[in-house]
Amino acid sequence: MAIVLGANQYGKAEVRLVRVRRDGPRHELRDLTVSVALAGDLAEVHSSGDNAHVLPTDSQKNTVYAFAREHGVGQVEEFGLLLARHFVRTVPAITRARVTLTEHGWQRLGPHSFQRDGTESRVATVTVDAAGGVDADGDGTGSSVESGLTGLVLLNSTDSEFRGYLKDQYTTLPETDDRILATAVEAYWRHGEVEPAGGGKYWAESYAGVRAALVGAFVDTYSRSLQQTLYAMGHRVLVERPEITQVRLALPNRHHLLVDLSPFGLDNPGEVFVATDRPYGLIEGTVTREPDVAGTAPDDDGATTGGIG
Ligand SMILES: O=c1[nH]c(=O)c2[nH]c(=O)[nH]c2[nH]1
Repeated sequence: MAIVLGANQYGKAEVRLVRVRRDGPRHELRDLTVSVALAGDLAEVHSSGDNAHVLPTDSQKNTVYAFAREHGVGQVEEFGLLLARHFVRTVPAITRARVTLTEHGWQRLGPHSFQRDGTESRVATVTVDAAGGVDADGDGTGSSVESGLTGLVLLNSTDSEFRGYLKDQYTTLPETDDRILATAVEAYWRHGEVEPAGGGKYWAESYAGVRAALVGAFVDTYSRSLQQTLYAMGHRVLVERPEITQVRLALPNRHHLLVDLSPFGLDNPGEVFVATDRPYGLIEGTVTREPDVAGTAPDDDGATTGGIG
């Protein structure tokens, strides 16, 4: 019985493309995951290993980025047609190209600030310790409420730099005075009281207020590092929300790397990025109120940096 190769295709899957249009101070952001699958006369590469008909998947990926710069992204259907037609027209062995595109939605927060759609969760951890009493009025020692949120994905398409850092013999990272800053905020904060006046209204208003402070500080801060942005976010919460005693933040640095398009004769003035998911920098810190020292006035607002925990 003869053994034959059946249906086959190949291509680069999940090319993470972020395209920023910077025509003026108001940036436009597009975020796509693009997969390419090519099929045609590909018997030889499978049977003998002859690669003559194979356009490398790496070239396919480069085409996605170069086309994003040259033609813009347009509607996903348009960008898909542009790419698929290109591969069928220019690669002799290829008779079918399938391009699958997923667009990730972002809401505008400001001229160059955005929030990713539909990834956010509100969380709470409540601890009641018998030593403090378990009844409504027993909110003494041992009981605590920690409110929080996860998956709040924020992005500034400018007003972020990273330079002046320590360099050793293993440092290759180029300094930048204009980069994308993006993170998925994980934040947890503690309340001064477990049984606040207002009940449900208190929890709802406090949550909305803390969230607004976190987002506002991210949007407003000209960032020299994600560490600086983290502190600004925690600091804003403690300044604006007197009911909160401490904020713990974990901010993954969702790196967006500028694609080098010079091999294709294209410039890239901060417009076409590859969004990488790992590895990533993880910046963590707690911002807390300094314990009051009897007889001394609090400083500007009582906020200071705390330990990681
Ligand atoms: O904001 C940043 N903080 C870092 O500590 C760091 N390290 C790095 O490689 N990139 C960045 N960005």
